[in-house]
Amino acid sequence: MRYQPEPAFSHGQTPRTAVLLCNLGTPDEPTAPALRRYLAQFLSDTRVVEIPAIVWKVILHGIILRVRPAKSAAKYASVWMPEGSPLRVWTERQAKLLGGYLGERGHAVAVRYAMRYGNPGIPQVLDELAAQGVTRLLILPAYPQYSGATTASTIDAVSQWTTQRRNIPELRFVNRYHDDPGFIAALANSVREHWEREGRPDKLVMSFHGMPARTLALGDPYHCECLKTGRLLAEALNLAKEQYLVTFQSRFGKAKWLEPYTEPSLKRLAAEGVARVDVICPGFSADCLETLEEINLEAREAFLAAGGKDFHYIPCLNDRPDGMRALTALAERHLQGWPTQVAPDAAALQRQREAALALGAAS
Ligand SMILES: C=CC1=C(C)c2cc3[nH]c(cc4nc(cc5[nH]c(cc1n2)c(C)c5CCC(=O)O)C(CCC(=O)O)=C4C)c(C)c3C=C
Ligand SMILES: [Fe+2]
Ligand SMILES: [Fe+2]
Repeated sequence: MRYQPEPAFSHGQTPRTAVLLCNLGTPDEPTAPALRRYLAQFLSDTRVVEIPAIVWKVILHGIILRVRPAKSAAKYASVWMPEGSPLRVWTERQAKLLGGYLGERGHAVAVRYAMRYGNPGIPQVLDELAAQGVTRLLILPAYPQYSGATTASTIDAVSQWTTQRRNIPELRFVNRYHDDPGFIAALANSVREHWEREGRPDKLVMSFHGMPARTLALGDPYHCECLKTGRLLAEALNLAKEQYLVTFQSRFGKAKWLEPYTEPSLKRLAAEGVARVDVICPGFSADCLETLEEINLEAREAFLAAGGKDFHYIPCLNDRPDGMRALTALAERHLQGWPTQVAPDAAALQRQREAALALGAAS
């Protein structure tokens, strides 16, 4: 049973400070109509697809939204949890735990989660927080590495919301935590625990979500931050260069994406006689379609079909206590200077004062 901390709000007051954990979003159901709604919103974001709008509109509505929803729905159905889409289940649980851990450390903050695409949407949750009287807001995108498609798009959504408001809360953003020591240590712990149970692989593959290759030349720091996470994780595990490999998955469309690609790399490793690979996805804070289906089902099958003998998937940090404590410390650092510390309990102070007076009277 996991430790379950509870938020400790001061004297039943609504906190004036909130942390909003923002993740990518996911369909409401594993069905073609729900996928069509979700993909239409996701793939209309000009941060995600950076090609001329008129051309893209034709391709998106003429081809992609006719074909992809049914195919993607079947994939989602294969990993759907009883409580819903894995990404939403984990993100919701992380927000709850983050509220508890911050409360335990004496911070009176409301913690909520929101999705960039789908539900609950960022504007909706921001409206609710503002209606509750929140005046200071820390936006924590659930992406360790910064990219234009993810982190910047989250910032866009929040900024867009502020244009509709007169009285804007104070805002802070966490742009990245790809090299945060607590984050790296939690990843390393999860690998070590796996190896203690299952023995070690011939190769540890660290698979990150891909991006179009041109975004690197355009100055997106994503590629460098993925490589740094990979290097730091390898250092924490004392791995030599030939013991691990950083790859990029989830290529979308015909253009060149960041290389090496995950699945072809796994096939090549199998062909070269690498018997066992362990795959971890340190670019995802929670398990989702891209890890559970694309890696743990599809990539596994590809590796084994190419002659590999043993494939292990090491889950994302999800609700691991070490990962949650790292996220808590990260939020705490970004909350500094805001008056979030719970005020001393007035009734308890009065009791102490009376006890002190009674002692004084007795002496
Ligand atoms: C972790 C960082 C992510 C980056 C960077 C990213 C870039 C990116 N993604 C697409 C297209 C798709 N991604 C899809 C799913 C998906 N992507 C991420 C994260 C990043 N994407 C997550 C966490 C997920 C899973 C969501 C879930 O519900 O579990 C999908 C949808 C699934 C499908 O139909 O296959 C698409 C499409 C692009 C084009 C892009 C960069 C330009
Ligand atoms: Fe994606
Ligand atoms: Fe995918």
